[in-house]
This record gives sequence, structure tokens and C-alpha cells, in this order.
Amino acid sequence: MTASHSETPSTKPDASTFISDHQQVDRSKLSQMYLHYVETKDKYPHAVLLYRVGDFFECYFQDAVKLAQELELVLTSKQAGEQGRVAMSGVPHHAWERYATLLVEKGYAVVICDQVEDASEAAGRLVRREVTRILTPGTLLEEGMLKSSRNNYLAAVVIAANHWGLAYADISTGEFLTTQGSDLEHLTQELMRLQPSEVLVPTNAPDLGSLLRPGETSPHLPQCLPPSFCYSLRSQVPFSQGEARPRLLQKFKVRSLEGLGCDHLPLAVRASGGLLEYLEDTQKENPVTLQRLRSYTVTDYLIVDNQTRRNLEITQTVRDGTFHGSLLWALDKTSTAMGGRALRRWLLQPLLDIKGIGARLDTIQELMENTPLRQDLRQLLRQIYDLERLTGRAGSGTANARDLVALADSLSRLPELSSLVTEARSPFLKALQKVPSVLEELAQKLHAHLVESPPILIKEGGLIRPSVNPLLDERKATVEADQQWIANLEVDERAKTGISTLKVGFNKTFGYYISISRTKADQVPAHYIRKQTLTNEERYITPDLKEREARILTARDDLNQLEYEIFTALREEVAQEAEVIRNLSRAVAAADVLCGLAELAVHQGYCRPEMLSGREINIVDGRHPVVEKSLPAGFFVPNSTQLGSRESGVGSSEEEISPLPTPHSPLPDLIILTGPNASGKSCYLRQVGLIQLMAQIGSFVPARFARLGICDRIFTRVGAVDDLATGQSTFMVEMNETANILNHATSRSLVLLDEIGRGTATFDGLSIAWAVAEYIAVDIRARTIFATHYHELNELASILPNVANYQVTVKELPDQIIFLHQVQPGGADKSYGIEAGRLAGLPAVVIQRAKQVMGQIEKHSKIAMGLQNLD
Ligand SMILES: Nc1ncnc2c1ncn2[C@@H]1O[C@H](COP(=O)(O)OP(=O)(O)OP(=O)(O)O)[C@@H](O)[C@H]1O
Repeated sequence: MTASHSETPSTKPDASTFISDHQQVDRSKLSQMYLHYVETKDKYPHAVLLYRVGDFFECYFQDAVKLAQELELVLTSKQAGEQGRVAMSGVPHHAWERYATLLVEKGYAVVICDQVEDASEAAGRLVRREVTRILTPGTLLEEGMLKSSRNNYLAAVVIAANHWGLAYADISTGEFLTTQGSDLEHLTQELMRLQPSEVLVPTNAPDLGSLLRPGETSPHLPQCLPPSFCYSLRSQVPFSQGEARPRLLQKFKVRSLEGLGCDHLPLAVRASGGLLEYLEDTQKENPVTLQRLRSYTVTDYLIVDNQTRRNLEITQTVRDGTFHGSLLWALDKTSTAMGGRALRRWLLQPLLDIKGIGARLDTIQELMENTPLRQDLRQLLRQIYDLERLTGRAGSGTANARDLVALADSLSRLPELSSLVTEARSPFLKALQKVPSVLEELAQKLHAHLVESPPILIKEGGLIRPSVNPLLDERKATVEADQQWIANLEVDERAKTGISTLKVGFNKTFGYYISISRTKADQVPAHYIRKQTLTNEERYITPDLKEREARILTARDDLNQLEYEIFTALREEVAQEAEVIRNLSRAVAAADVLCGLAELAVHQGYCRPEMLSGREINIVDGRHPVVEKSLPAGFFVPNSTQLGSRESGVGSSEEEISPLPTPHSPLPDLIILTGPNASGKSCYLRQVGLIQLMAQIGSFVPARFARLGICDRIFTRVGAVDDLATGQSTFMVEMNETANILNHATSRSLVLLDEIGRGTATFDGLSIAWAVAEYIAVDIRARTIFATHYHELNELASILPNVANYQVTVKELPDQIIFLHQVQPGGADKSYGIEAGRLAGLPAVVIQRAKQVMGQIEKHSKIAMGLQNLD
């Protein structure tokens, strides 16, 4: 590697010595290659252009500066003809994927301009180079650039006043969905759920085509779009009804959009059309195979807003953002990458539909009851590779022969999978019973054509088995015979010349040669032609050898080309079946998720929740699925929860007697939960939310018994952190979040509030907490657990019939408080703050004084009386 390409951090270059803006050059003075570079750059002004030169991908001008800065590479310069020196940096060609990944992760688009012929073929003229790949954060296909455990979404939005349309696709798996709505908050929440890698926005910005990196702003970006994503500014034309509609009709070969479910969704259609146009524009070289567009409605799913997703730590922990310790971490027992991604999707989009939930629960139950089936399935699933993405790479022409072998191996497992479930009764297992014969045939064909362990490179032969193609066999035989001739040559020439150390060698510059040590040079036959002299040896060629060599090289090229053609035809056949493969992959992924959940339920002792359309939440001996897992077995103290008065006229199952005596009849809508610090209030609160959420993805739940009415939304307000990014104080964040809950919760929602009103003066805080609790209990009647240190709120229960008090119990010893973690009816009659201060080591005199002050405040406070009078 030359110093100019080394990966050491750049020293500050002297920019006055070279040109670093391609617009500033006099093109007539550029040498041919740089002129081609500049012309290519003109077509992709907003991307980083990686341009292949020999063994390197190089960047010039401003891209060189960017590359060097972002990847900490050396910035140097190169003579670009009469124009003088231009900025240059580069990366080794074999490592382009690694560097491109880093750039894309930083929010850049990358254009790969590769050599498409061998330098030797160019014979003096400029080597032919073409753009072979355009990479943007939302259009990745390469295995090394994608995380197997999560989807990589490209989204497109259209906003018209308060209405919006959204389309999103994962081009590596083919998913393509669209929706529209009339509340911009829902759009923001959908984007936060999807975490798209790139969002397309139609604008009339002057710099169309540019990509805003996370955090970059533009006056052309609508305000409701969260700043944490990459935004691609696109022209409005392809997002218009006039262009989008026909594009969709043509893409999916349908006469009307009714079949795609979006005939009545003009904004969704516009977003989808805009997304398709972007793919056509950027993926010309690697056409994308998308599944049929599916339309959905946001309100058909349990709405879990971003704050709640965060607070319930569904995919990552709040403290340090790690996967370890999240709900997904605790639940994920999937065996395939597809299953892992599906579980994540399910957790981020739980269901409202009792039938849909029931189908998942039935499948889990069958798998729990049939241990051999569950174990055999899990064993087999482990042998299935990422069919969705392998198919995607085949479709886009980026799959190599190893990918196709992995695909064939996986496809050939499907008949085994289907024979395992022939007797199955539950819907998700039945879906695996029929494997289309075309897939079996495809697997057989791929296995019959491709060698067992093919090389990664697809243009250098070694991919195809013998007897697949007579012409190929013939060419192989010729090459082998010629190679044998070369191998024999050494023996023959040694015999002829009597030089026992004579060798036949090969190198890239001279091709085949005969090597003889210099001491024997006088014995060399006259027809040997000397080509090179080294310290100890002389290298010769003969006319015969060169003739053979030419034949071998041409025959090998022809052979490799033919292998490549057979391979690409196979790849094309896989692409033809993309839809069938992906449909079955979806079924495999779902079965995998359910198998994992069944395994978990067996090992963790989860129960099947009974799902109702009513409002009851009745959990007996519930546990927190993550905290339980991180404590030694048996340490977690289970707790029950009963919420939500029953309504008359709901399903017959509701007539059953609850297995627990209830402290209140009817069940309360709102629980005021008190208890000392660290007693387990937050844990209890989250546990109820997680159990409800798990039930709505169709999972068994950590409890002895659970009867759960479907929730339309789960809201949480937990803890308080200053939002430094927006400059909001702890209290303002808290109030914003509370306002959001009060404005959107319904009687079907589950609201979990942990400490309201702590960030302000005590009386302000208490008053707000009281008013909020009252409003929820009386006006909204959402099922709510309100954890608080204000034990004064316990008064509410004596005023409102649908409010109950619970406390997390502790045992007080002279020198310590023992946390029992048990939630019991009744309110804590005192706060333990001073006690906690004493245990923490505050000086005795301070503790004494605090007790005195509290006594005075309590004596003179008329809060309780005042509150009673208010009623
Ligand atoms: N049911 C339980 N069984 C066993 N351990 C528990 C249980 N609930 C909580 N814990 C343990 O107690 C710790 C403190 O719990 P948690 O954070 O819920 O307390 P808290 O009452 O909300 O405290 P604070 O009022 O200070 O926020 C948890 O980290 C957990 O390890």
C-alpha cells in the first residue's frame, strides 16, 4: 500500500497546493481519467464518489477531503494533467464495503464507479469504468452492511396540511407497506416505531437530491419530522397523484389500486409512488424485488408511543441504550434471523384484534403441549438461513454463489419442516404444511448446478459442477489438458536439458516461464529466449510455451465467462420465484417467533392470557419478564393487579369468578400506588404494561393467571430527565408528557404514571398530581396506575369510587428497612424519605431536624381537609 492510501490519521494538508473543488477546474486541462471522474461526479453531486483506479478506490476534490475527514485517512494530492494537483484520498479496493458502510452509517450516499474491464484489455486507452452501485442508508443489500436482527427501512412521506401519507420498504427483504392518517402526531410515532434509515421528502428545495444527515436541518423539512433521521430531499413530481398512481399500477401489474388496498388513500399512493421512483432512479444497476404493496391503518394496532416504548424498554434499555436488558432480549428465543426481525416487528406493533392474538396463542399452546414437535422445529429452523435477504440479493443481482448455495440448503429444509407439521392444528403451523413444488425443484437445481463450497468471487470460475453443461465440460477439459502439458513440461525439459533444478513458474507480468539457476545458464538450449535476470536465476520463455499460454488464458477466460453466465441464469431463476420464497419465509419467520415464545413460556412458567373486548385487567401473581430473568430463581416477588370495572354485556368468559378476592367491587380504574424509594413501584408499574403488551403480541405472559381487556394505547410517564437537546426543563418535559396523555388517553387505554409533579414546589406538584389523577379517574376513566410519594393522594380513594390505594410493603427494623416488594391493598400512611436519608448516612442532627420540620408542616397543613372540602 502506498503512503497516500494508508489509514493513519490525516495531518493537516496544505490546501493551497491542490484543488479541492471539482467545479473550479479547467476541464480542458484535465487528463482523460480525471475528466471522466469529473463528468461522473456531475451526475452525483450529493454522493461520495469512490472511483476505481487499479487496486484502490480513490476520491478526488471535495470528496477526497470528506473521505479523509470522516474516515481519518490521509489526504494527499495527485497530478491531474496540465491542471495541476488535485486533492486525493483512497481505500484499498478489496475493503470498499467496509469503508462504504462507515460512510453510509454517517449518513452519506456513496456511488461506486468500478473498472468493468481488465486494464490489459484497454491496451493503452482509458480503462472502461461504470457506476456499478449506488448506496444510500435506506437502500442497502450487502450482507456486511445490514444488521440481521432488524429491518432496514427506506420511508417516504407526503404531508398535506394535517394529513399525511407514509410508505416504507425494506429492499433487502422486499416488505413494502403504506398508510395514511389525519393526525401528524401519528406520523411522527410511526416514524419513531420504524426507525427508518432514510426518509424521502418531496420538496421544492433548490438542492434536490441532497441527503440531510441526522441532526441537519433544512427550512424545507416539515416540522413534524423528527430530526434523528436521514432525509433525502426529492422533487415533488414523482410524489404527485398523476405520476405516483400509474407507477404503482405498472409496477404491480394491476388495473386498479383496489387490489393493493390503497385506492381510497391518495396520500399513501403518492408516498408509495415517490418511493418507487427513488428506487428506480438509484437502483438501476441492481433492480429491487419488492413484495406486493400492503396497506394498513395505524389505529388497527395497539399504539405505543415512542416515550412508552422507551420507558418500557422494549428494544433497548433507558439507562444505556443496550439491547441486553430489554424486553426483546428477554423474549428472543428465535432460531432464524427472519424470526428475530419478525419478533422485533411484533413487539413494536402489537395487535388489537382478538382473533389475530388468539391464532398466535393457539399456536404457542400447541407447541408447548407438543414438546417433541417444538424441539424438532427449533432444531430444523436453526438450519435455515436468511431466505428473505438471500432472495433480495438474488433479485438485485448482488448474490454470489455461496448465497445461492445457502438459499438452496435452506429451501431444501422446507419439505422436512412441512412434514413435521402435517398433524398440526394451529394456524401458524398449518401455514407451513404446503411447500410449493417449484421451491423444491429450485433447490434441487441449485444443488445440482453449483459446487458444494463455491468461491466468493463469481467471475473467476470454480462455481459449476461437471456434467451441467457440455460446452463447459469441453472447455474445462481443454484447460485441464493444457495445464497438464505445462505440468509435464518441467519433467520433459529437465530430461532434455539435463538440468535437474529447472522449474516452470508463472507470474502476472510474464505469464509462464522456465527458470534456471544462473550457474547452469551455459547449458540452456539455443531456442530458449531470455526474459529476465534475477540474482540467482535466469527466466526464459519458448515459442511453444507462449503459444500454449495464450491458449490456456483464452480458454480459461471463456470458461470463466461461461460459468458466470450459467450462474447468473440460476440467480435469475431464483429472482423469478422471489415472491413465492418470501411468502413462505414470512410463514417460517412467524412459526419461528411462536416456537421461541413457546419455549420461553415453558421454561419461565408463563400462562396463556385470556383476552377480552372489555376493560378488565386481572393479573394474578404477575412478574416483570426482564427483572425476573436478572434475579436468581425464586427471588422475584410476584404481584397481582386488578383494574377496570367490568361492563355488562361482554363475552361469557367474563362471567367467570376471578380466582382472587378483589379488594374493591367493582374493580378500580385507578390505583394510587405508594411505597418507599426502591421498594418496587416502578418495577410493578412496568410489569403491568409489559404483560399487557406481551399479551397483545399474542405471547403467553409471566403470571399465574391473566384476563386482559384489549387496550387501544399504552401510555407511560416514568422518571424525569432534562431534555437538553430541546432545552426543556425536567418539569416541562414531565408536563408535556402528561398533557399528551390527558389529551389522547381513552377509557380503553392503560396509563402508567410514575411520579407526577416532583419537579416543582411540593404544593404545586401535589396539586397537579391530584388534579391529573382526578381527571383520569373521572373524565377519561382510563385504567391507570399512579405511583407517587405524595401519600396525600390516598385521600382520593375515599372520594372517588373507582380509585383504590395500594402500597408496596416494607418491614421496618431499627437499623434498616427490608423491602418485601409486595403490593397490597391500602395506602402508605407515611413517606419514608427521611428514613431513606438516615440509611444513606445523613448526619443524625439533620435527620432530627427534618423530623421536627415535618411534624410542624403536618400539624399546620390543611391539605387533607382542604381536599375533602373541595369535593
Ligand atoms: N417484585 C419484586 N421482586 C423482587 N425484586 C424487586 C421487585 N420489584 C422490584 N424489585 C427490585 O427492587 C429494585 C427497585 O425497584 P423500583 O425501581 O421499582 O423501586 P421504586 O419503588 O420505583 O423506587 P423509586 O421510588 O426510588 O423510584 C429493582 O431494581 C428490583 O431489583
